[in-house]
Amino acid sequence: MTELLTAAQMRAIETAAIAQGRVTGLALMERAGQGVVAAIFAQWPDLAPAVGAKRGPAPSADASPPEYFRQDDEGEQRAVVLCGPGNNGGDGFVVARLLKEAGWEVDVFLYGDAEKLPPDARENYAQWAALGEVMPLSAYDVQAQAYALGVDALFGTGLTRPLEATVVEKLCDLCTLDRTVAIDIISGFCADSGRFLCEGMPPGVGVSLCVTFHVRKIGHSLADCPLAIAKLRTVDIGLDRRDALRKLGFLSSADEAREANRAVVVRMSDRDDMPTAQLHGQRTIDKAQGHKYSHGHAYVLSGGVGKGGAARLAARGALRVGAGAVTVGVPPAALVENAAQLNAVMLKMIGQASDLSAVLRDARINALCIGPSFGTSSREVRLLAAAIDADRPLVLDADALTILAEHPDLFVQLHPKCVLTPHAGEFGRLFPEMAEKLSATATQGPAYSKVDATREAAKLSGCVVLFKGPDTVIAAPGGRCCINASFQDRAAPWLATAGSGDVLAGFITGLLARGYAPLEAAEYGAWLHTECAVDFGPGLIAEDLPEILPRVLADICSNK
Ligand SMILES: NC(=O)C1=CN([C@@H]2O[C@H](COP(=O)(O)OP(=O)(O)OC[C@H]3O[C@@H](n4cnc5c(N)ncnc54)[C@H](OP(=O)(O)O)[C@@H]3O)[C@@H](O)[C@H]2O)[C@@H](O)CC1
Ligand SMILES: Nc1ncnc2c1ncn2[C@@H]1O[C@H](COP(=O)(O)OP(=O)(O)O)[C@@H](O)[C@H]1O
Ligand SMILES: [K+]
Repeated sequence: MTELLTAAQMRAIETAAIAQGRVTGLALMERAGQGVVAAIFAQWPDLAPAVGAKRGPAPSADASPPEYFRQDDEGEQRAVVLCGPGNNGGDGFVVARLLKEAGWEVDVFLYGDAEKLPPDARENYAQWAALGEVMPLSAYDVQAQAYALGVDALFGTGLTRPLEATVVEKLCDLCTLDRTVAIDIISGFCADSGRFLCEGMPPGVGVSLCVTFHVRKIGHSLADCPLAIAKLRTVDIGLDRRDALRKLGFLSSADEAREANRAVVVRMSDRDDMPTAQLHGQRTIDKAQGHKYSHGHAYVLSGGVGKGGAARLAARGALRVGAGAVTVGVPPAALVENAAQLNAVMLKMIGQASDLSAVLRDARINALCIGPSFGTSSREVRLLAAAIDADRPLVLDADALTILAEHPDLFVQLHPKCVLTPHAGEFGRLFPEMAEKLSATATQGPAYSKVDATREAAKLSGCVVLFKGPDTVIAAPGGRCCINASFQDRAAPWLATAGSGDVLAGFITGLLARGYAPLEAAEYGAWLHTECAVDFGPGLIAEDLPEILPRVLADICSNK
């Protein structure tokens, strides 16, 4: 499990570690700088000092090697480091010094007044000043030198307001270099929301590498920020996660406090979270009986004539993810059309709400999916009401979300077994207040984030909300929250293809049928959905997602 932190949580952990006497702020800054330099050389081995040349100091997090070597005078490379007025700037001075000691030519520019730097940054400024010049940021000209490397140490987690236009201009100039490194986060982005403070991300902002400390911040996986980072690395600076969290009251042995911790810390879905044994088939509703219904029976309600494709995609997804049986419920006129296209998925005529209520007398039907191409007429409204009333695990997507937005009387009936899966448009219709806050210009840090919006939506609706996008956020009413991030190594922009959301709804429904709790089902479903897309690659269409799933499941199980 990867925990993501807000800037305030990170600051509190640092403060707790210093207060406990475990480390000094200066030592943390040194480790941070060392970690950045080590990450630079790991990313671009050709920039690492040549073996066989004179030895330089070892920029590693502990006192021992790996050692880096001075370059030959002829082979000197030049880096530029832009430092800001806070501790991020302090990290920049450490990086400048370590690069210089490793044989680089380094130009350092400072935004702000050196006298006003916080103490640790001031100390590292002084150490650098003994080695080289510090010029004002206004003097920085990207074309003045052939820089092999640019380092952004202007602002980190302490950003409170938008950058001045001249700073944005210098940052964009820096980003034109082939190799750019942001320390902790790209300057201008809010570490809690991933949003560029002010009018949005300027088109020229983007770095090759971002090196953050201890753990990722929430903003690294949300909104525009991850799009502007080609590679993200996290370096250990020796902070003890568990002790620090306990000190903060986020963690204790008491169940209650553990729950509170879960409600405070945002997680990022990763492979380690996946219950692979269960996904592979061992989790059943009733392990004593191995027949198909012990793996659950999911129902997907379909739209009318010519509108069944989306429901069929969802049904196929539910079946592939392991539901023992899946039935598509269709209005009478669409029976023949669907019969011609379904085999393993079963078919049932569901004309009116009373038909659904009758079907649901069968207690083995333990998960429902309503929404994909469902329709929004009065018949569908009544069917949706009957489904909510049945108090079964229920995925609500697409048209079902439109109905909910138009029928507050149904919205208030939502219960904790429901999972809502809106994309941004649907989210805006269902939760206009939160969507408005999210789209308002971010003028202050920490800015309102997709995590804030999804948590508020979950609390308001009283059920799990999965807010789709490359940064899918999943939240439960109590505050538990995780992000399924599809960026960098997991980028899959080809998931933006018609019907892929229907398959996701099907995956979640199938997992519900298999007995997973709503939050787990949404989290695992979203993670598997992205994995399928990453595995398949470009050219993917929605039909491919369920078909690639067995390979993905086999792969995760074999890698455990
Ligand atoms: N936490 C840890 O464990 C570790 C943290 N480390 C490093 O410290 C970094 C955080 O340092 P930080 O808190 O000093 O914040 P940072 O972003 O450098 O600047 C804040 C300053 O900028 C100012 N300011 C804000 N916005 C502004 C604007 N738009 N335009 C102009 N000014 C603006 C703000 O002033 P104010 O808002 O008070 O006016 C304040 O003076 C972190 O990212 C990491 O790199 C590591 O060393 C290792 C361990
Ligand atoms: N750029 C992207 N990168 C990764 N995943 C994406 C991207 N765009 C969309 N997705 C995912 O693709 C799916 C699209 O769902 P949705 O918008 O409901 O489409 P549809 O209604 O056509 O099925 C969602 O799971 C969403 O998270
Ligand atoms: K930075």
